[in-house]
This record gives sequence, C-alpha cells and structure tokens, in this order.
Amino acid sequence: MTKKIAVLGAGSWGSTLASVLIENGHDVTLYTNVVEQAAELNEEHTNEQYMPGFKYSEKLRATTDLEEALTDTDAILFVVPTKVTRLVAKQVKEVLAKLKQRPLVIHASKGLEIGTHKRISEIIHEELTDQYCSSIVVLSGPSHAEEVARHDITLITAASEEEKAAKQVQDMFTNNYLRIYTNTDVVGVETGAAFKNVIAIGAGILHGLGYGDDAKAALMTRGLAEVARLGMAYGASPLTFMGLSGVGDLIVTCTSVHSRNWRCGDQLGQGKPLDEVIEDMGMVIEGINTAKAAYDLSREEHIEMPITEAIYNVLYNKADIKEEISSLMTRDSKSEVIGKRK
Ligand SMILES: NC(=O)C1=CN([C@@H]2O[C@H](COP(=O)(O)OP(=O)(O)OC[C@H]3O[C@@H](n4cnc5c(N)ncnc54)[C@H](O)[C@@H]3O)[C@@H](O)[C@H]2O)C=CC1
Ligand SMILES: O=C(CO)COP(=O)(O)O
Repeated sequence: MTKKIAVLGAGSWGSTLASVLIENGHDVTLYTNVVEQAAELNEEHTNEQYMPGFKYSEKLRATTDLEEALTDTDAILFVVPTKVTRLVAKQVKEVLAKLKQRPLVIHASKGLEIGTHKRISEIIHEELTDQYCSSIVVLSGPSHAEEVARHDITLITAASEEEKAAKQVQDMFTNNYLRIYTNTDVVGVETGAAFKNVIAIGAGILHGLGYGDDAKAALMTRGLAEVARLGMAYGASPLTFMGLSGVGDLIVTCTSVHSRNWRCGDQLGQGKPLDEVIEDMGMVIEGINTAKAAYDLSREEHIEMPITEAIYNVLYNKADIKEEISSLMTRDSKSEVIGKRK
C-alpha cells in the first residue's frame, strides 16, 4: 500500500533511501536544510556533492519547508548526522504539534550523542514522546548508499520493540535488491551500528600503515568483543552482534572503500592530519564523535574497551599511532572473554 513518507536529510543515505521508497511506489518528500541542494534535486535530479554521477527519479520532490514535508505524512525517516538529530527532532515536534499528527518514526543514522551518550532512538523519543510518534523503528546493517543506489544486493535490519512496526518498515523497503529482517533488540542493533564506525577507523589506520590481513581480522574480532561487551551491559543480546547490524556492518565498514570511517582511518595511517581528513571528506565521519562518546561511556561504566581507547587517543590526544598499537600488543595476557571481565 502506498505510504506518504518524509525523509529528513538529503545526504548520500537519505537521498538513496528516498529513491528506494519511490521505486517501491511510495509518495516521498525529501527534506534538506540547504536551498541550493533542494533546487538541484528538483531541477537537475542530481545530488552531486553526496552522490556524484547518480540521477534521481523525477518523482523525487525535495523541499526546505519542514511543514510541507510533514503534512499528512504516514512515516518520518530521520537520516541526518547524529549530532543534529536532537535539533531536527525538536523542529519536527513543533511542526507535528501544529499539524496534530502522530506518524511512525524510522531512523537510519548510526552514532551516539556526545555528552548524554544516548542512542538515536532515545534522542528522538525524548523529543517527540509518545504524543507525536506512534512507534520508532531503527534501520541498520551493512549498506553503502553507493551500492544500494546501483541496486546491488543489500540485507539490513528493521528493529523495534514493537514487532508490528518493524514489519511495516520491512514491507515499506523490501524489493528485489533490498531484503529486510526484523529484530526486537533495539539496544543491540543501535549499539552495533554506532560502535562499528570507531573500529572501522582503526581498520583504516592499519591499512594506511601497511599492516596485513591478520592484523585487520584481529582488530575486527576483538573490536566486536568490545562493542558486544558494552552493548550487553545495556541489556543487548550477544546474538545480535552476530547479525547484520553487528558483525555484518562491522565487516562492510572495515573493508569497503565506500566507508567514510575506513577512509578517514586510512588517511590518518598515511600521516594526513585529522582536520584535513575531515575537511576533504565533505561528508559525515560518525566514528569520530562516537569514539568520544564510547570512550567516556567505557570510563563511566568501567567497561574494558582498549581498542576504542587507543583510537580515541589518536583522534583526540594526537597520540602516536605506532605507540598505541604497541601498548595494545603488550597488555597483560588475557582469556578470550566477550562479556564483562570479572
Ligand atoms: N552513507 C551511507 O551509505 C550510510 C549512512 N548511514 C548513516 O546515515 C546518517 C547520515 O549519513 P549520510 O547520509 O551518509 O551523511 P552525509 O554526510 O552524506 O549527509 C548528511 C546530510 O545531512 C544534512 N544535514 C545536516 N544538518 C542538517 C539539519 N540540521 N537539517 C537537515 N539536514 C541536515 C546535510 O545537509 C547532508 O545533506 C549517518 O548517521 C550515517 O552513519 C547509514 C548507513 C549507510
Ligand atoms: O554505515 C555504513 C555502512 O553500513 C556507512 O559507513 P560509513 O559512514 O563509514 O560510510
């Protein structure tokens, strides 16, 4: 059944998911806060800064007017960088209060809020409350906009505490190149999504320094052990980290040339200063902020996350990368524990 859907955020992922929804027969309005980008999408049907060379359907309408995007909408899809999620949610609440609407809310962002360490669904729920949002569903998993846009096969997860809402989102997005699995472990799915970006920066660093495949496999495996350790402390199921939003997304982000987080690490490993990496990327590198949130959280909760701490030191304390790797390699010998150490 055709749904009216407002997609908030016209970066690479927002514009690609908007395209998928249009191909699936839905009525989509794409909201951006940049006037020139809306004009380019409406007139040229392109989004050169974020999806160079990609041509969008003429059915895709972009607007900078949030009220226009939200009027009569059945669902809202948030796909903005984590750091602006709260701001955008506050703006959405004002409009929904005026329109007296209570749509289904979906989000596809990956990160944690610096300071509060809140997950994205928590931020959105805190702002919209049950009054302006019928349910929240998280869309996550190994998926790069560049591949979904060319209809490569992609499998992702729709997670919600309310299974019915997750199933609705599964129906909305499923087609012959995009397959969606439902899940009820929202904490596990969002934790895996946020922290894999930090580990991917580490994988990029190893590549940039010329380390081999053994080192990368070690980083991914022990990195996932840290992510799972933290997630389980918040009630996530350890099995979720074996799934698409866990190991699946970790693999793709630690190995794909499309990954902004991996590319950031690769350039750092080759000696490029962080501020230049950020400037040249021109797109969000979520793992940088998440590294800070994860480091703070691991300290507060007394959860051992040595790889995350090393990456935090490189990003925030200008630590020498080789010295951080040496410190990791010379830690006391351990047993291979995934959960919290006694
Ligand atoms: N690009 C990808 O393949 C994937 C990205 N994601 C996640 O999706 C989220 C968004 O990522 P991308 O689209 O890749 O980012 P991007 O860097 O390509 O684009 C970000 C977009 O957000 C917009 N924006 C910034 N502040 C805004 C505001 N206040 N109001 C409205 N729009 C605003 C920018 O104008 C830009 O269009 C991130 O959390 C990312 O981790 C998840 C899966 C795949
Ligand atoms: O989440 C992603 C792939 O699943 C996108 O990763 P990057 O933000 O590193 O490009």
